[in-house]
Amino acid sequence: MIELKNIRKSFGEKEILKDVSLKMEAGKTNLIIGASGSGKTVLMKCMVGLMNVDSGQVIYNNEDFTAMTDKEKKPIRQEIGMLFQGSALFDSMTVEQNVMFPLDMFSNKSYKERKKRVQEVLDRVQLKDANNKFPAEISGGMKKRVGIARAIVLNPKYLFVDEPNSGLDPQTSLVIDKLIKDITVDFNITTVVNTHDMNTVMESGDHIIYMHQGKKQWEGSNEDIIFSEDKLLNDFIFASEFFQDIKEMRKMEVFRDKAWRKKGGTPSSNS
Ligand SMILES: Nc1ncnc2c1ncn2[C@@H]1O[C@H](COP(=O)(O)OP(=O)(O)OP(=O)(O)O)[C@@H](O)[C@H]1O
Repeated sequence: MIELKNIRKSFGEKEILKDVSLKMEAGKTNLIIGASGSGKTVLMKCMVGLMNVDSGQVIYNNEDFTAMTDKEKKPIRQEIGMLFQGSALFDSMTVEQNVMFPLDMFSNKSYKERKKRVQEVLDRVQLKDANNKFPAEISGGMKKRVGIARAIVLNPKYLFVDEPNSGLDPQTSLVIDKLIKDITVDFNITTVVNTHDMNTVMESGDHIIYMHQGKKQWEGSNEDIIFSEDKLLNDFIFASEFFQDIKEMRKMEVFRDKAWRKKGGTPSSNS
């Protein structure tokens, strides 16, 4: 679990994070959403230690990360997997070499063991026949898979993903969202995703944090979001008529599912 307590961060006179407190649980896909400039990336960078907070605590499994020295932070850093925008693969390395890189850096495994582990994660992200290809030779969706494979190769407890769907078509975005969600559940990872994608919010958001001007404005699940009365959140998510319609449809689905459950039925099989 990751817990943030009263996080504040300013750049000069400008306060970017204003007393943010929240909890993110293992096995859940935790989404951070909000308008451009609301502080999502700064929040994520403070969580992984790429930026220092001015005050407050970032706590990993009851250990105060913010109070640690760089040396003390190292074991937690090794439990963190990250996937940044654009996948950030090394262009001069093959897919296999890219995925093996964290193992080369941080593990004492033999070459044979490292190769076996690389194959395991490439299989997990369903990337076939791509081991010897270079990033320039594969599609955007495949690059994301490589990035995910590399992020999980050290068996992380925590996974941070910044805008997983940037540059992907809607169909590939859904596949990548599902992959991130499945991996989160399968390996009981605490996953934090920064996203603008409303499909991701509706499909993958076990726990959604809505940031507004540096504050945590709202949090809840993708089911809660459709019943929320928070005006700022509603204006942000359901601004268009299209999303208003989706909200009403989702509400009806939830009511129908609840009615089925009451009767002892299985909602999905009756839809
Ligand atoms: N290193 C920095 N120095 C000064 N200001 C910064 C720095 N990093 C971020 N900011 C400012 O902090 C604010 C929040 O930025 P942040 O990148 O967290 O927004 P965001 O919600 O992630 O936006 P987007 O969705 O566009 O990525 C912005 O006003 C930005 O200019």
